[in-house]
Amino acid sequence: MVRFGGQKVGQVVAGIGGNSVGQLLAAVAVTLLLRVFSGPGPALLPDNESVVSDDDEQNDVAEDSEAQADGEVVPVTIRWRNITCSLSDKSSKSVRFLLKDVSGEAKPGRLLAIMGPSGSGKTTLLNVLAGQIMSSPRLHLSGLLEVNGRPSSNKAYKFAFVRQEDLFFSQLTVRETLSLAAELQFPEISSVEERDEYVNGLLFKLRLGKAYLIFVSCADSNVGDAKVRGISGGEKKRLSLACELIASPSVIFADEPTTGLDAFQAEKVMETLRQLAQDGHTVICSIHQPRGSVYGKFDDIVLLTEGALVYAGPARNEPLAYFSKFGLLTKPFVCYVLIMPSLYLNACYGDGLNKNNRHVNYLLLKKFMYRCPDHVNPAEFLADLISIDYSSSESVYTSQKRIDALVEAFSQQSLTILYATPLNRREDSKNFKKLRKKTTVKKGGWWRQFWLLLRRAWMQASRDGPTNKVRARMSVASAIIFGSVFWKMGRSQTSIQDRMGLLQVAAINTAMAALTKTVGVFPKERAIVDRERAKGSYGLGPYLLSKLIAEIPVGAAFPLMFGAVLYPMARLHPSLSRFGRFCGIVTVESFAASAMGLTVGAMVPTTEAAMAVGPSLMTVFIVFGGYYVNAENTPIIFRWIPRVSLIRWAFQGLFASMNLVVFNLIIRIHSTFKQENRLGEATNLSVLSKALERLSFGGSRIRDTVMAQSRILLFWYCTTYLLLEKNKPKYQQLEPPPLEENQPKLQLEPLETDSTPPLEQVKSNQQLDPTPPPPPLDQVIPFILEGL
Ligand SMILES: Nc1ncnc2c1ncn2[C@@H]1O[C@H](COP(=O)(O)OP(=O)(O)OP(=O)(O)O)[C@@H](O)[C@H]1O
Repeated sequence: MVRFGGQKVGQVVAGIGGNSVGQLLAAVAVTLLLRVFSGPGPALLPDNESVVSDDDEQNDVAEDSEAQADGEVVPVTIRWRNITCSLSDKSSKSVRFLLKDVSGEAKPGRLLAIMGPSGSGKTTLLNVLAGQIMSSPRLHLSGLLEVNGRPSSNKAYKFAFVRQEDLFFSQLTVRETLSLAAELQFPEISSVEERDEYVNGLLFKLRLGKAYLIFVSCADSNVGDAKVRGISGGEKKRLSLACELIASPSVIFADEPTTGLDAFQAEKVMETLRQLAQDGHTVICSIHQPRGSVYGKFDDIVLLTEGALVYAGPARNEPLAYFSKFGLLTKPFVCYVLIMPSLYLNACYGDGLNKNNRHVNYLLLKKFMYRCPDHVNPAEFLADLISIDYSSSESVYTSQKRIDALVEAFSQQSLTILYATPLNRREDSKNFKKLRKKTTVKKGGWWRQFWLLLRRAWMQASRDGPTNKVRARMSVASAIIFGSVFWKMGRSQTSIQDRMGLLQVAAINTAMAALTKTVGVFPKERAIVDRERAKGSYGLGPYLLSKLIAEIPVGAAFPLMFGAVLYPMARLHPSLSRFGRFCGIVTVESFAASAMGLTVGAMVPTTEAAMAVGPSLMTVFIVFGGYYVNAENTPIIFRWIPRVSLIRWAFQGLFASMNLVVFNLIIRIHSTFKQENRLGEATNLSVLSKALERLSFGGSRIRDTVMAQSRILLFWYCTTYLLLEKNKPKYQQLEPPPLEENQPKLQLEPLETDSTPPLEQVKSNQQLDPTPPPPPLDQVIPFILEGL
């Protein structure tokens, strides 16, 4: 009993009320007061939250922590209604619809395939569902998305998105790639044993580990790239899946996972996806034209043509049965005069029919009945049925009519008749609560991220043999070429120009080599980093710092090689300290040029664009590099450029390191002239010194150069940081459809309130009977096909 000022509430109420009616009123008042102070009860909660009691909540928390521990997947049902995606063209003032009023659903434990001809909108729909449509002012996106029965977005659940292009750090092995991804995304994995066990489990699950193939295992092979062959395309795709599975996503989106793979690899990948669906994930993939055995793995399909829905529902025989209803009933003459004899022949002679007859048979069945003949891949049949035939103007007209009619026919249907196994509201409500807890991303600390990324950057930089070999060869080759041109320079007056030319060439060559290497590699790496950052694996700060530090030893090796070959060949000052300064200056310059390359790579979208922009920008710094123009003679607006030109600072530093030699030279020339009494006709020491001053290098120190190059390096790194932050992918938001469209044309079945079997039971049912119960086809309304 609640205590109230030392007395029991009942006694207080009795005291206040006096008689029984008064007591009753007082009791009601106290109850209301208690309710107000103790927060909203079930009646005050929103409708859809009221169904789960406190006990359930406690059970949920307990279940949830267990689920977290064993990596269990929270079941997610996604429903989408009236998804419309349009692209406006300002110049022609036209609007093109990429998706038109598309509705459907994807369920846990089932593999949904989005199929359709090329350009039908498969990838667009997949991106919309995953919330991955790139933001554009020309694009308009509307529709409703429900997650476990509640309006929501993709942020409500954990999802994996496997893109068409598999991007990895090429020098890491499969195991290292997974291991690092696990450490970055799973900070709670502390011990090496725990991590290895987790990674081995994933390798086994995705058929990448030894446990699956005893003799052939790719777990310890390098991922590879275009330069050095690594694992196969199918293995790369499965590695992408494995990396995405680390976060225990509820939903897996895969964009054309079989593209570019041979039939065997494609089947293996699809088998993996089916297995993941059977493990409780909701799997949605877009696929172009699967082979028959792959088609047999789908549980549900969505057929799209020109952005519109032609069919959405269970896969396998259901779509074939659905389409066979059309055509047959509309043309009795065609049916009885043309089709039936053909079918009769087929039935009587079956395998005995020759190839031509079978082809005629196929055409008849396909054209007039929309019935998939025996021994024909259903996926091919469906693709033909919903594709426009461009072979002649007549066939374009006919096929367009057929498609329009099929689209119209499906829009008249209710998805209720096509979808099976609904989840109930109670289950959904529970799962929604679990999701809210599971979607919080845990990131490791700054230093942890830094060390992991440093390890990865070091492995990538140090193991990239082919790139490093090419860079080494180029450094030595260019040093030999310049060394031959400036071979053993003399100490005459004319050699001053040669020496200055050599120093300028050394500065330009070093900067260009570092810049082109970086702009050639960074845009691709940036795509990987963008993807990983989108998952919340790490921050930009640790990434950029780890990259800078990891690349110091490898990056320093090439300017050192260049200097080591060029210096003696050109017979620069034969002293170890001067040689050290020469190498130090070109090395620091090379780091600054790499940093500039990062900025260019972060600024433009592709490697090709970076290759065009980088050298052009460097040319400006070369022009203001201290040798070609004197900044004082240029328009005032350009006078700041030499101060930020890394070429100019390198040239100045190299000049300073050789300064004494040049001065010695000047003094010797001066004394020679003096001896020969030609001082008047030549020059004097102060004039020569002034000439040096005019190059702005008089009195310059190497320390100034190093400080300036460090500032330039820092500037480019900060700019890269800001650009990467600013250019990170932005996704288009789904807007609610206009009010009149809010009521979907395709009615999805309402969620049931009675109890339905839990996921385990659904899974076991699927294993026993992989085909869901067929929809009552007599409910499908036949239509007249005008196109025939
Ligand atoms: N951002 C965009 N700008 C212009 N057109 C676009 C854009 N996105 C998609 N489209 C167009 O929308 C249509 C559908 O594209 P989508 O990539 O979804 O087709 P798809 O069915 O996946 O094709 P495929 O099987 O060839 O990959 C195409 O005609 C495509 O050119």
